[in-house]
Amino acid sequence: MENKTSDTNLLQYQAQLDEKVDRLGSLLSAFDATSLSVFPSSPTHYRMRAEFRVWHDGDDLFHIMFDQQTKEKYRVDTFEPACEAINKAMAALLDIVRPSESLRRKLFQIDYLSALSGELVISLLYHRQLDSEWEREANALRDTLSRLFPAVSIIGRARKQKIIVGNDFVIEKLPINNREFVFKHIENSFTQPNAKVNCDMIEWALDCVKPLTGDLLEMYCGAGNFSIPLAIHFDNVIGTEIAKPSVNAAQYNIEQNHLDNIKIVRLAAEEFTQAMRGERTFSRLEGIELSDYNFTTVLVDPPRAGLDEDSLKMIQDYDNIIYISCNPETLADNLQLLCTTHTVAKTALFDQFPFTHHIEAGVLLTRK
Ligand SMILES: C[S@@+](CC[C@H](N)C(=O)[O-])C[C@H]1O[C@@H](n2cnc3c(N)ncnc32)[C@H](O)[C@@H]1O
Repeated sequence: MENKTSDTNLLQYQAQLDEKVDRLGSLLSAFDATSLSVFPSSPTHYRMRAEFRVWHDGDDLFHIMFDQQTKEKYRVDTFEPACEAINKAMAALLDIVRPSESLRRKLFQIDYLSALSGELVISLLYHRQLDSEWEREANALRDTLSRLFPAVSIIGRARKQKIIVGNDFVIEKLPINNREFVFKHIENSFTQPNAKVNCDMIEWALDCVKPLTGDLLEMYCGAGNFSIPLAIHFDNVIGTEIAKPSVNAAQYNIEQNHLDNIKIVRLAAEEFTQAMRGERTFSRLEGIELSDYNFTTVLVDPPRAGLDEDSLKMIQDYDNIIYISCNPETLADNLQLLCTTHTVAKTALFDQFPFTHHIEAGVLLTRK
């Protein structure tokens, strides 16, 4: 692996970031947004997850990827965007898998999930059912790799089969404004891929809420990535999220961070909006009296499609809206309506996805 980032690489990175700043700046200028805060990424070793296909050549095998333009496969021995732990694991893993018929046979994909803590989960995906021989070999693989990493787990996946050797999660420790927050990140669930830029996003959101009081509602909260650090600032927090594993991880994260003012509810945004409007009741909201809350602020971090129409109208009821977006087009679409009642107070570009055209944006809106 190259340790030094080449000057060309840095220049390419900066040119692409400049283009993103221009693109987002001009999208947001339609909403009277003034200065855009920009949070660059490190140009190397920024990703905490990486997925590779596997190429077999006789008894040998390699990680491969596909060129997006030509669709041609190419061999990948090290992967500069991935964190150091993943790079270290790539070579070590194949050295053990290569001579093991059981680990190697019909292996078609390898997924890595890591954390700033150096913990690692490696998922091995197969086109065949896994047996006790595989499990024995996977345990031996884990033992060997455990000498290299603070914690390592192996997951075997095949049709209707998932064998966990160790855990199906890593424990992440994020430094946020000089305090460490602990997060369980589950394999195959959503987590922000770029840990350092994620810390910038959370600190930016904390800066937005500095002058605010009352209670916070977070929709699309995942494992509590924003709700947990932001709970320090608010009286009470309610987070809503659709995916069960993320909700379970969020409950664990609340406990581990010793917080007692957050409740996480497994509801789709659309369902929560119906509950807020008194149109439907949900047993999953039992024990939570929504009308007792003094919600002054809402944070939304929706998938690429943005907010549904009803949720969008519902969040207009709050004085302060923090909108985190991974798709500037749907963000701009949603801002059309939000800006009829709110003013854009702050905007930010977080370079979660260097060397791609993807933009992660943050907008703080305050009531007119
Ligand atoms: C972009 S992620 C953000 C998660 C979290 N804020 C974070 O930073 O890790 C979007 C989240 O929305 C959840 N989600 C997707 N559709 C949803 C819906 N209709 N209602 C509620 N949550 C949804 C996904 O499971 C995912 O966790």
